[in-house]
Amino acid sequence: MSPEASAKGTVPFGEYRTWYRVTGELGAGRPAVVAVHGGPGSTHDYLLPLARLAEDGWPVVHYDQLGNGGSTHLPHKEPGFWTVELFEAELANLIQRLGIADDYVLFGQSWGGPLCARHAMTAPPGLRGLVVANAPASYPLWLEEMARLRAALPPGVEDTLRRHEAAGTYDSEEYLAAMRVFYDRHVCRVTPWPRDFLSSFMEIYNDPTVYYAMNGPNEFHVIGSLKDWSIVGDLHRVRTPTLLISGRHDEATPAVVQPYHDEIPGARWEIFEESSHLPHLEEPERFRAVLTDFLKSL
Ligand SMILES: N=C(O)[C@@H]1CCCN1
Repeated sequence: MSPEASAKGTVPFGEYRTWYRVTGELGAGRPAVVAVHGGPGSTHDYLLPLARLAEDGWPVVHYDQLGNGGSTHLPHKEPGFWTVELFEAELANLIQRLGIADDYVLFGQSWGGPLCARHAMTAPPGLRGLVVANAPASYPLWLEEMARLRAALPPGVEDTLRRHEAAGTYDSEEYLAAMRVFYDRHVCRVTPWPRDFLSSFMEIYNDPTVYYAMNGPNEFHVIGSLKDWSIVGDLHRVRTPTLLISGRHDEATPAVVQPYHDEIPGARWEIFEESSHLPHLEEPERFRAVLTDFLKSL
């Protein structure tokens, strides 16, 4: 079980609200670790195990990005409303509003990885460290790797996926069953799925506004506004001590993560051999040791 929150609430973000929770005590000596979830359009729930860092003195901030979870939902917004810049502004706003701008670390998982990298490129003086976990740097490269992983699925699965994608029948039982084959291999190898992951998974589809607008119906069929987006070639601007994390069986394959290692000076990369997209849930003890070791090095 993750430790109880020491505070919960929302901060104003323009006319909207961003929901957050804090575990531990902000400003008590160690930098706050801000957990930035993926999707976009997911929620903080599947990252809740990071709250245990507070037991070792690092306060942890979780938040739900605009459009889902405890933050303002906007199901009637045009797809073009949901932009990278919007979520960059929301993250900067949260950091300022919580009073942690002088001393914080970012932990960005999946989509949260490039979002945090973009934040780090602005060289905020209080950013002490950056963790980019299971993250794309280029969506075109992501899609190349998705094609390769799909082709390696058991016989018939890829054909089923293609047939329903051509028909747009993403909610058919047959498509969902084929999708689950991919997810059990490359998203979460723990079965049954941990409760925290299931919570975020269900939240995505309870309000798929953001996920569908920017990503698409699932992890491997990315047809949303991010499908051509890339920060490859800009990552050299990250000058923050950086830890890269990915799983050997991760949908964020080594090829997907490689640009971060190539471009961010001194970036350290840990690959979790028994994990896919969620090492913090698939190898929790090793994950905690690797992350704590990095935080202590800052
Ligand atoms: N869940 C996520 O954030 C991933 C990133 C690339 C496709 N979806």
